[in-house]
Amino acid sequence: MIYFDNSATTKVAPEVLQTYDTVSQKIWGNPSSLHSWGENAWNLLEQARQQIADLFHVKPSEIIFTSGGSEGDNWVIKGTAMAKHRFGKHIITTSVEHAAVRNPTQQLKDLGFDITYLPVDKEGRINPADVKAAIRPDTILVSIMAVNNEIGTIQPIKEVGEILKDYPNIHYHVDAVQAIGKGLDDLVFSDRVDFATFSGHKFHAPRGTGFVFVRSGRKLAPLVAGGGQERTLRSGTENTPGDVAMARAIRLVKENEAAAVKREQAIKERIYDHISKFDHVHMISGRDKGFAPHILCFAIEGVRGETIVHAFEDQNIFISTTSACSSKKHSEAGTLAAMKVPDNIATSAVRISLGDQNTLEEADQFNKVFDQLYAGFKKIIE
Ligand SMILES: Cc1ncc(COP(=O)(O)O)c(C=O)c1O
Repeated sequence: MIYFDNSATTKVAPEVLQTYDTVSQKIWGNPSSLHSWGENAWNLLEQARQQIADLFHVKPSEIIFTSGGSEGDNWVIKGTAMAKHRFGKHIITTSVEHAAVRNPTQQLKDLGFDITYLPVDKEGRINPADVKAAIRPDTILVSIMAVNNEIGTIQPIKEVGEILKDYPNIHYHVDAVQAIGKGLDDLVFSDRVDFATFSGHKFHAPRGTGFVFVRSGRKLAPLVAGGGQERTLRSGTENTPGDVAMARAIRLVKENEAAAVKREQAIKERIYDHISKFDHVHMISGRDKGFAPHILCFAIEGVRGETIVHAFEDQNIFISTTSACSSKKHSEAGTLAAMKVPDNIATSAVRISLGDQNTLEEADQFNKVFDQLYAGFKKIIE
């Protein structure tokens, strides 16, 4: 089996599962309990927070555990709206965000907020000058993803940060769900970024884990209010086994990051260079500069994306249409529509997404299967 759908989710790493299991069985107290059984769990949770903070060179108090990417994105967007609505109701985001950002902004729109969705160029990238032009006295938040989940475009996070230095009251949020372990920390944690969202299941940690980086001094209203856990910012009994396991997963990601980025880029190039030679193939992701190493989106004009996915599946190779979230609902691919990719190509688009367990041999195997399938598709197309 070749699993090329790592942007949808990843397999929990055995060491990470081991940690989860050990903590669940041995240190299962409630971290908020006053007794020593609770204190042990508290200490472990804080140790995990410290480890994560150290790996990203931030303060432990700036790491707030959540259940994943959707919660993190919703929290920063709605938490900013709740905390700052008296100062303004204008939010700037992009037309290529994941639904976890797009839909909360739509909900706020229904409540009377004004949302600017920035356009993108043909590589799916915003122009920082458009951010500057969109800023108004009532702007409270700018939310921009680091890496697009459908085609892998890296957004100009630092350049936008430079612009926002002149507007210190505006919250700056980065959806970094697809950026972890891809050599992009200097961008995600650049000095003007206030909030960054992460999701554990994208990097071999269990489902239902994640965290938000919240820069000291920045205020968000809690989305989940209750017993006051996570310094009142995110209530609910802490997921100690999940959070400790996630810290271990991050440690593994960081230990292997340089080699993984190199290998994923090499795999991507090998596939890109092979399939881009075919007449009906449209490459939608860029090959290297400005694109993440792990995502490759392409279309075979005249063949529906679903057909391509299932044809590969029959050969035991797992890829996806452009986003796992939209693929089952058959919704239009948001990013490709924003890039003005014609419909007949957008509906033929598929995504390969790599992880640190993929190999160059798998790329060769993919290319071989591609040749066979393309020969069959050609008969339908021509
Ligand atoms: C860019 C981006 N943001 C947010 C999410 C949502 O994350 P989660 O599945 O952890 O809710 C995803 C998931 O694919 C994503 O790719």
